[in-house]
Amino acid sequence: MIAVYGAGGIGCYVGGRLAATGTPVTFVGRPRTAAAVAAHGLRLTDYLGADLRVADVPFETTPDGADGAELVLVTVKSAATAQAAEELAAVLSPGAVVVSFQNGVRNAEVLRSRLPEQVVVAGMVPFNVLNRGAGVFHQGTEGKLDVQRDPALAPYAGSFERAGLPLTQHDDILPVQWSKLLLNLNNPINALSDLPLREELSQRAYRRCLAVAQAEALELLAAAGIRPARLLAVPMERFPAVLRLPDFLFRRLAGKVLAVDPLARTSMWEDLEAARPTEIDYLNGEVVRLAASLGRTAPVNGKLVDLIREAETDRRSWSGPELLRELQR
Ligand SMILES: NC(=O)C1=CN([C@@H]2O[C@H](COP(=O)(O)OP(=O)(O)OC[C@H]3O[C@@H](n4cnc5c(N)ncnc54)[C@H](OP(=O)(O)O)[C@@H]3O)[C@@H](O)[C@H]2O)C=CC1
Ligand SMILES: CC(C)(CO)C(=O)C(=O)O
Repeated sequence: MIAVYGAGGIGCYVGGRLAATGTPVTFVGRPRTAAAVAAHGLRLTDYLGADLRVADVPFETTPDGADGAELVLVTVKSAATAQAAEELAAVLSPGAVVVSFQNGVRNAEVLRSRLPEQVVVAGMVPFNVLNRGAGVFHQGTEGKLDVQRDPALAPYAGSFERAGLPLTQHDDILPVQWSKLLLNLNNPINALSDLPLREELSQRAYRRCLAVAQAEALELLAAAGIRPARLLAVPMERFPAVLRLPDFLFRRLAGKVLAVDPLARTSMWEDLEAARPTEIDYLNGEVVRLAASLGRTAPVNGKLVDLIREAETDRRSWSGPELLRELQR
């Protein structure tokens, strides 16, 4: 049996895709999600017009839901990883395989430290999922699933393949995770803009905010000897220059970036909207930590951390020029 641990946006979507093609999946999550799924079933839609309904979804709201699972997909937000690991340690058998499908670069490490008898594998989800309520989860951008290469995943590869979410296995997932983190530096900018991703990224001033945050991170990564993996057509090192292009040139050269679903927003926007703590410490905060480890500072990413901290208690929306001024002060 496969268990999804932390069944929210990513967990319900990925687990739902597996369940829809006949793989036994148990979802472990919160009563509010359980209630929505019990009332409406699970419905999975995507940017290409797919519309899947999954009936009879086993949804548990206590850790024993993962009891006996051979494979666990961890999809809680980063701040909840340590707690999830403690709970899983109490119910999983030795040798169970645990995959972190979370953003950030240190969740697998946190899981591994508390699950020494299990096989913990780092993964990455490149696409966006929006929880639209009433059991509907919408994939808004393209992509499959990335994981660290590990023989323990072999028995499950076929299930992911059948679900239409094949696992791309990497010899070293860390450069892939850092590249995803570079993209996630946009999460606070998107959340502060209060706009869908497409609208936000259509505006040069917001893109310039992301460019300065990425340029800062790229310099630090180079100093630390970490070479981010190429995830899209353009190498990560060239992203800031592309983001700074005037709107008409950006549309012409990077139009694919704007081909995202008009509904898509970042998970950080969803957190602010639901008044939940965000993952800012594990995204832009990770850049600040990297800088400190090199005896340097990361003022732009540090400022984004501060602005999100403020927004967690006192929310307001920022125009692009206003945010850019704030980041360049
Ligand atoms: N949404 C997206 O588009 C994308 C998200 N990601 C990453 O995937 C990860 C998951 O994100 P997302 O799915 O959006 O997050 P969600 O908040 O939608 O889902 C996580 C769910 O897990 C629940 N949860 C937390 N702790 C536990 C626990 N101990 N036991 C059971 N349930 C628990 C949460 O409840 P509660 O809120 O009450 O804590 C929440 O319902 C994050 O790292 C995110 O950055 C990656 C790519 C895209
Ligand atoms: C896919 C992406 C970059 C944007 O939705 C994301 O990872 C998130 O929202 O956290």
